[in-house]
Amino acid sequence: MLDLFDTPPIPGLSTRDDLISPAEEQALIAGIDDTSLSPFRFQGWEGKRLTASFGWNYDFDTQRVARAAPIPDWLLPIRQRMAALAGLDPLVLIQALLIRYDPGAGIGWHRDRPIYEHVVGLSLGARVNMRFRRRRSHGGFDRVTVPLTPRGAYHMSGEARYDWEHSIAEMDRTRWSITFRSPSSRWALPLDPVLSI
Ligand SMILES: O=C(O)CCC(=O)C(=O)O
Ligand SMILES: [Fe+2]
Repeated sequence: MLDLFDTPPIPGLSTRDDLISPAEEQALIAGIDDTSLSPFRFQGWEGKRLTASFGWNYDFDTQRVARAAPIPDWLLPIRQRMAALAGLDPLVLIQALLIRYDPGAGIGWHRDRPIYEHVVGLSLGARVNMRFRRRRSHGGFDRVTVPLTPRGAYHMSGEARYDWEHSIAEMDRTRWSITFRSPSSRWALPLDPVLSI
């Protein structure tokens, strides 16, 4: 039984606590820490969070999308569970993004790139709030705060993903996240980056 919000705080956003066990969380954290991560780069600027992309990568420096190394085997079981949570075929989740936020790192206000459609994330380590905001036509913002519990997952699509921006404030304890994304139907990204090479 999914404990999705009865009434989502924003249409298109759902969360689920305890998708994985504490032992699975530790194994995934070890997997992320064993991966070569690099500081997120945005048009010459370097962010404090450390990232690695698999399947596909959107390069914020060159503003181009490119193939990345295939999604590693150790991520496939969790991709399967996160796809089921979102009601998706695991194969449509063509991108995996690993992030480590050390103390002082966060993520500023943004919408995910339009080349992607569904966004399914898993939160590991520190508990944080994901903040959402949407500009009102007459000034100011509508704002919603959604707690992300360790080992919990979220699914963003539709209004939550396209009409609202999200961000995570700088934190004082380490948090890791794993995000899977599907390609937008407006872009012709092959579903399987390995087979289609
Ligand atoms: O760490 C997270 O859960 C969110 C990451 C995020 O919003 C992004 O990479 O676009
Ligand atoms: Fe995002």
